[in-house]
Amino acid sequence: MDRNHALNAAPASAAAAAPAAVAAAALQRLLGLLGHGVEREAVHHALQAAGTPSFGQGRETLRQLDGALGKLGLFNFELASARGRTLEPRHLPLLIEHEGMSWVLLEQRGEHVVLDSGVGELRELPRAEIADALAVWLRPRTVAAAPADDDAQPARALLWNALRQRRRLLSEIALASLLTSVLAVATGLFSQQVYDRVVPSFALSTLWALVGIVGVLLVFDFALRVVRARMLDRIACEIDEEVSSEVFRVLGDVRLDARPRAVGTLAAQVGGLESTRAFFTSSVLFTLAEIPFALIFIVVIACIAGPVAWIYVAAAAVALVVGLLAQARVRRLTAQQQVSMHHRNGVLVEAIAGSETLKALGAGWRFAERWRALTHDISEHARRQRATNALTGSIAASLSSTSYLGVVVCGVYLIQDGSLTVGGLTAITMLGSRVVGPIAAGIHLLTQAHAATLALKAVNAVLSLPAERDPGVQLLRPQQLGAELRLEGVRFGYGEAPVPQIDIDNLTLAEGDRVVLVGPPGSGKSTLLRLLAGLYRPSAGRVLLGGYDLALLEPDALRRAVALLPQEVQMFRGSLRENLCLGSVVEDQRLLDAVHALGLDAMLADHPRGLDRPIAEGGSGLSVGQRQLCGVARAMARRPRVWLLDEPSSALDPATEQRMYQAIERQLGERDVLVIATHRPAAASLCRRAILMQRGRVVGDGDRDALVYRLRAGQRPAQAQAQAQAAPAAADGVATVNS
Ligand SMILES: Nc1ncnc2c1ncn2[C@@H]1O[C@H](COP(=O)(O)OP(=O)(O)OP(=O)(O)O)[C@@H](O)[C@H]1O
Repeated sequence: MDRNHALNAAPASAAAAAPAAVAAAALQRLLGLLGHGVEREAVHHALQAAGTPSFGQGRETLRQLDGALGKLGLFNFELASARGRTLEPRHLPLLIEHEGMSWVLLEQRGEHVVLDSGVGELRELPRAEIADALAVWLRPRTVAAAPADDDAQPARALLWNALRQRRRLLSEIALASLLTSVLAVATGLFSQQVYDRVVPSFALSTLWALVGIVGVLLVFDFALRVVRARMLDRIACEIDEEVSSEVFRVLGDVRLDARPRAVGTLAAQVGGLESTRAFFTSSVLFTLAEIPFALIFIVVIACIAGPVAWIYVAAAAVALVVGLLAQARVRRLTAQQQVSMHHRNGVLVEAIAGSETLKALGAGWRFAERWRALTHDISEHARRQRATNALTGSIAASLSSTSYLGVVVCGVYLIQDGSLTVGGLTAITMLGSRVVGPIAAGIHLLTQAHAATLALKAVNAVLSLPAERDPGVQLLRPQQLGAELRLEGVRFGYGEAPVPQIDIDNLTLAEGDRVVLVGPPGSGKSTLLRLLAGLYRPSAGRVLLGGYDLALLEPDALRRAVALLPQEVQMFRGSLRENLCLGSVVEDQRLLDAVHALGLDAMLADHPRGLDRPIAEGGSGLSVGQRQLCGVARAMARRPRVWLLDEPSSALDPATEQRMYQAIERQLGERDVLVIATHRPAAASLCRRAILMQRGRVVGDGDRDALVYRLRAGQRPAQAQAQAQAAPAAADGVATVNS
């Protein structure tokens, strides 16, 4: 049997299956080969949601696949496409189109290639057959260590990179701007010729010839301006899309513990990128190209009218000095204004988010007062800026008119001397009008550039926050990840906190552990859960999951294994279904099972659209208890190995709470780990072990009944701990405790 036949004799025929299923099979196979084991069903759903790759156009196919990977939570891939003929072995394995279907190109054997359908069908084909096929390969996104300068200015690097990539187009635009200035010289010379040659002899044919030439130049000038505006517009849109999605990605990657607490201020800082981008791609910027022309015009004027040019030199010098003085003032004002604007945005966000509390306490006036003060500050700075700008503008306009006056007067004397013609005088006044203007505009532009740079600095500050992935580190994605959690010498403190909020030398949560975490408010329960979920990184020590340091695990692998239900469940604008799936593709059945098990379906039956009922921004429209259940449903649908629940039932009635814990218990695998931070007795039915926290330390760890109920009886933690460990039932709970 020849090899080709043997390969083709595989059981299933890919061509017979539906394209979506085949694409899912191929993509799943490829992801498996790249070390990302994902369920076929999940890949199928992700492709359905993002669009099955049509392989029509490279860009569209990349977009679809990128969307699908995003839905699978795989953000650390970059995609690239090419035609089959240009493929190199380093690109393999990859996805390729063949007979209208998706295949994995496994390897190259001489002039042949081996394709895998992902459902067991292998084909060996001559390379020529895939020469025109579209291929897509996935490169792991390694976060390269940026050079020191770029590292300090990531936003600037981002913007410059985007501009650099389009430098050809931008230099063409600059050239177009130069040409429009050259055309201005031509119109100046036209008037000189008309006054000197046409008017004295009424040489109308010369006039029309000149009009013809200038007419063509004007049409050319118009076309240049239109094309310039369009090109700039295109660049602005492209950069906007590219830079803002990158900023959003980087922002999403910022470590939670490193994120500033002032959300509104943060949002305003990021928004600054928009104004920076707008400045760097605005047509005003190209007036800079006119500045050198101010000097060229002076030279042309000197050629036509000799010493008259000194008037413009003087005017340009005065405009320069006045502009620079004004600029220093405006810069100061802009910096102060920007700080106030960021704070005002913070006040706005805080006031809207906390409007219920503010209303209930009648404390709205406090925010209104802060808002008013900041608004006054901003408008005062803006007023002073406007006044300064208006003054420099008026000085520039006066300089222009004064120099015009001076030139006309001097011109008359020069005409009397016979060293200048009337036409020459007209030409130099026309050219002269373009000397002072560009210099004043250029200086104004410097002020705007300063504002843009300030905004960029603010974005830099945000983008420089530490990310989940350390630059240059290749994170791990183990095929098998155990559920055991271990803390070794862990210290963690928020921001500038003088003492660590978590201080645990040694704590192990073995596979199969069911733990209730108790302790007074502020004892560090929620912080510990966030550390266990890898959302916070300890300042010292390590947190290990299945033996792997969380800091070295790929975030998506970690999120798949560990589910954290925070105290406050956040819902987002979209449908209920989208909110329940959030961040991952979940089969409908799984979702329905979770919703049913929690009794959410009965609770939400009042809406005709069921799971597709719309959820408003911030989740308004659902009660706190319903949100809590949605949070639990999210976790259940994801089927994690480690469940970290922070007060999951604080807003539930006893019956619903009981039902929720039973649903969780049914779903928990034997070796899964469950940690519930709660004081509610119902949680105890699930847990055999209790951990007691105080001031960020574990002060008790052992059998649930022995520990918790002794504490209830009023014993001190140390005493309760000692007795709990002595209790026979403690054998159930692994007790590895620090002091
Ligand atoms: N974002 C934060 N920034 C600064 N300090 C914080 C932050 N969150 C919590 N803390 C502090 O960390 C300590 C532990 O807080 P944590 O929320 O972990 O306690 P907790 O035991 O979960 O409390 P509770 O039972 O009230 O939920 C507290 O002293 C708290 O003031």
